[in-house]
Amino acid sequence: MSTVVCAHTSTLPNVTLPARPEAIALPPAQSALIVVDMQNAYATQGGYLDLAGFDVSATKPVIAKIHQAVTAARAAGMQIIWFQNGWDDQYVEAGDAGSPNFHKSNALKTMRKRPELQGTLLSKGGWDYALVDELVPQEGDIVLPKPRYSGFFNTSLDSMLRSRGIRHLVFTGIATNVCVESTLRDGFFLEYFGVVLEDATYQAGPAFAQQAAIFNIETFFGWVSDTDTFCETLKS
Ligand SMILES: C/C(=C/NC(N)=O)C(=O)O
Repeated sequence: MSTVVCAHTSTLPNVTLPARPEAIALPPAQSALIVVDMQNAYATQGGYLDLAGFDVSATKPVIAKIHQAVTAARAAGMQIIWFQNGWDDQYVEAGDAGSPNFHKSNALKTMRKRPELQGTLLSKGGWDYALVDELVPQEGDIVLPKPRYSGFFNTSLDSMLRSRGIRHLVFTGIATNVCVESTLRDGFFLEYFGVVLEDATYQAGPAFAQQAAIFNIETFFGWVSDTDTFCETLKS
């Protein structure tokens, strides 16, 4: 089995993560663990996705896997970055009818359908916007709000990464087929090496959405591994 060795890592200690379609170099000092949108909105019953009709009943094991990955990454000295998706409580940042986001965001659509929810979904400062109780950022972590699906759009992610010399991104979070895949794809175009920990992600929609996102990442945009392999690799 071949390994992808990146030109900029060839002089660094050799940390290689077993992955599909092949192993990939993962030097901890040049890598970040990205936790995408582990908010009540996406992972807790009564949150936005649940209210919009998506099944979030199987997210508890994903939360546990993310906790495990974060703990291992932190011990290895890897930068942890937490995203929170959402907008101001007046939804100015969400865009008005001139924005596709206004028309496609299921959170905004759900609130238009159910006016009693107005102001609650993905609104900064509210329960729905907050990270789940089990996942708590620590000192040294970076917490970034983001207003659209991609974590690179209208955020300081790229400059935060470049100023730290980070070129390798390990992705966890929800939803695999929306914000995880969008951010990993944008990273690909910006020359970042993206790996997703499959069992530390969950889809919005049917199981085939997860399978399709993983297929796209493995085949076209990056690499796929799992949490135990990631933790074992960092430990060794
Ligand atoms: C459907 C959806 C996904 N968000 C995400 N964090 O992947 C949304 O925000 O509406």
